[in-house]
Amino acid sequence: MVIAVDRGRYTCLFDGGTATSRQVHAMRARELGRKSVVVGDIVGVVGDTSGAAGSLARIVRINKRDSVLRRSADDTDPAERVIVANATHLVIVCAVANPEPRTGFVDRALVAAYAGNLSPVLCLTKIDLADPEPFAAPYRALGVTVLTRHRDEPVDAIADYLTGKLSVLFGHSGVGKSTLVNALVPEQHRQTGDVADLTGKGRHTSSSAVALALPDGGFVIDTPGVRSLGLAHVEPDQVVAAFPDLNEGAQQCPSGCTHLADAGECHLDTWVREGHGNPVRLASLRRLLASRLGQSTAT
Ligand SMILES: Nc1nc2c(ncn2[C@@H]2O[C@H](COP(=O)(O)OP(=O)(O)OP(=O)(O)O)[C@@H](O)[C@H]2O)c(=O)[nH]1
Ligand SMILES: [Zn+2]
Repeated sequence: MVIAVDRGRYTCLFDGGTATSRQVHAMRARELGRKSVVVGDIVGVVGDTSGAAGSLARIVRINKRDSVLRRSADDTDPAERVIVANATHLVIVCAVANPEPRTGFVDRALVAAYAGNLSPVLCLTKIDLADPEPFAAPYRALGVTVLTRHRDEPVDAIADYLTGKLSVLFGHSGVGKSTLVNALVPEQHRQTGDVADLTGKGRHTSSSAVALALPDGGFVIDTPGVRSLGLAHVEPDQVVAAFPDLNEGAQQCPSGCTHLADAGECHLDTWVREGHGNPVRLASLRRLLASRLGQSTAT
């Protein structure tokens, strides 16, 4: 498994969790063409796989991916980039205050998770500053798992939940993501190859992800520098599908309905007016859909 990518060099974990576990440094073989290799990829490697200092193997094959977390640079840029492969969960990290949590951010991340076949989890941090429940409840009602975090309390519940999974942490700057990573992956467990440590100082500014092994199995993948998830590559239907509370209403729209406020015959207006859906959710859905069309970037 590729656990770190740094300027064309890949750190691959061999025989993870076994006595012969080691990190192998590799480059991409030319025959891979333009296919990108990302953290989480399961790859076939040839050449010097000893992992000895100075050794360099070659990645010759990328296994089929079970999930892909993708982003485009912004909502209207069709060029997409895979950030992480094969992650099972997307942990959307938000502070309950300082900075204020925003539904637009969470809704956008939910779309990216569903579109990429990851299970979303909402992790609300800084719960000493405010009650997480008002923000959490609507998401829990949608079936999203909600975890809460206070930096001065044991991280056990979150660690238990993440053990054995391959989770991507995603959140804005200042929400306490580093604090969480440090609690989940104590220094002595940290083996990240060439990629600089994540403790703050010395962390380089590249936006590449890095997978950190959890003490009891599984990985958390930190995404330093990845602050937004452009959705240009996500089809409108997939955006709507990420709003299960509205999706049923959208089935009754005329075919080709854009579901935007000015769409005229969008059934979602009726759906919400009749009490089947929440107007706040509809507004959020419309912001995302409009943003994809370059009409707004307010999320
Ligand atoms: N009140 C409170 N503050 C916290 C908590 N967790 C983290 N903080 C503070 O929030 C600030 C940001 O924490 P970081 O862990 O650096 O946040 P980050 O999301 O990694 O931010 P970047 O490093 O910019 O990506 C720091 O001053 C932390 O001390 C918490 O549970 N409660
Ligand atoms: Zn519609």
